[in-house]
Amino acid sequence: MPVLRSIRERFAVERPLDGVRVAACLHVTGETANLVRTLIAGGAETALCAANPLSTRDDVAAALVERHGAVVQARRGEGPDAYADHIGALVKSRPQITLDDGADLISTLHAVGADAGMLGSMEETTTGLVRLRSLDGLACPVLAVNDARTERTINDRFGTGQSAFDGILRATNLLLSGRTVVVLGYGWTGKGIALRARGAGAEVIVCEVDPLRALEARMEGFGVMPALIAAERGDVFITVTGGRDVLRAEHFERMKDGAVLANAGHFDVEIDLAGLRALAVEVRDVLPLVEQYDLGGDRRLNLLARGRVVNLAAAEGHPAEVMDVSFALQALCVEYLARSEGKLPPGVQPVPDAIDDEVARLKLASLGVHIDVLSDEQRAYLGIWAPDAPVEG
Ligand SMILES: NC(=O)c1ccc[n+]([C@@H]2O[C@H](COP(=O)([O-])OP(=O)(O)OC[C@H]3O[C@@H](n4cnc5c(N)ncnc54)[C@H](O)[C@@H]3O)[C@@H](O)[C@H]2O)c1
Repeated sequence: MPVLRSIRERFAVERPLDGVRVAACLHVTGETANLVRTLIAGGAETALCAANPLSTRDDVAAALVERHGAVVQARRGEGPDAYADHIGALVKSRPQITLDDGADLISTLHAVGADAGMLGSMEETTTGLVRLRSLDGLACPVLAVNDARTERTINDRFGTGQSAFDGILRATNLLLSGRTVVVLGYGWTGKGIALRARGAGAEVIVCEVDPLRALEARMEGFGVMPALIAAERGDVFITVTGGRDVLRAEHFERMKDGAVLANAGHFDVEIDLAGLRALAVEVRDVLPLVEQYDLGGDRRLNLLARGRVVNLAAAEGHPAEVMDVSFALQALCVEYLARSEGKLPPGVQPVPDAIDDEVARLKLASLGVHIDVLSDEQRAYLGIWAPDAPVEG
């Protein structure tokens, strides 16, 4: 994770987080450990609990405590009571800055009025931001890291674009070339999936409800049509809308024998599982992550990972390089909140462009890629304000 490492090296010298209490409710994995080490290098007192008990790596948790001095409240497979206790322990540590994956920590702080006086918080999921935007009277700023440009580009488009196929191919060992892949939802994530499918030699069909996104897909050269028509043509269907029942009985009834159904959206509601079960005369496991629904009349549909998010349920989620960029963004956001001295307004707000730009610059440097810079004349011509640029009379 070279981008995060470069930030850690700077933090160790500048110590921008000296004495700041930071609490994080994230996946307790090796990648998160690198983020925690970076915050500690910057001088933060850091406590961590697990946003998902199934992703917790106990060896990583132990190493963070023993070698790096973090407080870690997490155990793989812990139940809801232990989770509540662990969140409670982080709340008691009176954090000044929090990081969340699903908004549980900041929501609990808000419920007891402890968000007042905090320097701020950060949320890395769409679902968490939906929760926070509907909270009344949030008393501290919350940076929407989920919506940052670097996150959308690297995590959603390139990370999920690749890892969704990693899950599909591990589960099925299909040859994509020559097949028809139907992508339902052409948002940040769907765009990456469509791009990768085309790169693998598949014919790609996009189904959308947003006219501009549908137009964008058409102008990219993808087939665009209603899901009812695509249902008859597709070999592989991938839902990635954030909505529910995107594929349902009327679609299953039209699909070809052998069609594969996968979901890359957050929740396992995008494929109507109850509707699929109701149509089936028999359901059998044909591979460890493939359930075959026999609809009778020589038609069988193959559901991957029980409709759960396929890149996590059938593969290992994003590559570490993707998390490197995501956590670099979060480390710089913690620094921004620490340096803000509590002067930011409360409520959900975007990550400043300067942070996105800095993360992109560091990632380019880690790749050994150099780019041009505007001359003073070009900058003045374009009217971009910069502190050091000469002001034209
Ligand atoms: N698997 C992962 O690693 C991963 C990563 C990022 C996001 N996600 C999840 O993927 C989902 C989509 O995220 P996004 O950031 O791309 O969202 P987005 O809002 O950018 O895009 C979703 C698109 O789906 C379209 N849509 C909604 N309902 C539809 C329907 N019934 N039929 C066809 N199109 C429909 C919307 O018009 C929109 O263009 C969310 O659940 C998100 O949490 C998963």
